[in-house]
Amino acid sequence: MSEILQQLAQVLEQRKLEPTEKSYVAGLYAKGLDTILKKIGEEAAETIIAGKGGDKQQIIYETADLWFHCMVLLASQDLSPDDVLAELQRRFGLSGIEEKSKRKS
Ligand SMILES: N=c1c2ncn([C@@H]3O[C@H](COP(=O)(O)OP(=O)(O)OP(=O)(O)O)[C@@H](O)[C@H]3O)c2ncn1[C@@H]1O[C@H](COP(=O)(O)O)[C@@H](O)[C@H]1O
Repeated sequence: MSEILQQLAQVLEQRKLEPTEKSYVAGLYAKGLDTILKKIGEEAAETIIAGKGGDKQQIIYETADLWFHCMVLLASQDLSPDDVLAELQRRFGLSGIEEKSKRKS
């Protein structure tokens, strides 16, 4: 896993064990799943808007917000980015069209 994903995942786990008042992540955990999911919805919408706008820096910024909040969701469900990376690895080389036809048969 990329080093920053690993480091961030460790901090997200740490915030579950030792929540601090000044932690944004601990605040999200405390507010609960619906708040985390709402943030993902907002960040996804902002990523769409950035994509339409075509400003590369804005696309990077909003995608980072989206990935970050998805990582908070994973951590809240005791999942790790490794779980998602393993799924991408499993799919690697399998065409989306082929995969869909297997699901339907
Ligand atoms: N990568 C991030 C990160 N990306 C985005 N954000 C926060 O996510 C929020 C994004 O919300 P918005 O863009 O909607 O901005 P906003 O309107 O200010 O937010 P809200 O009031 O709606 O929540 C902002 O408060 C950002 O600061 C992040 N907060 C934390 N991290 C990482 O998580 C670590 C732990 O953070 P704390 O738990 O706060 O110490 C940090 O060291 C960072 O590595």
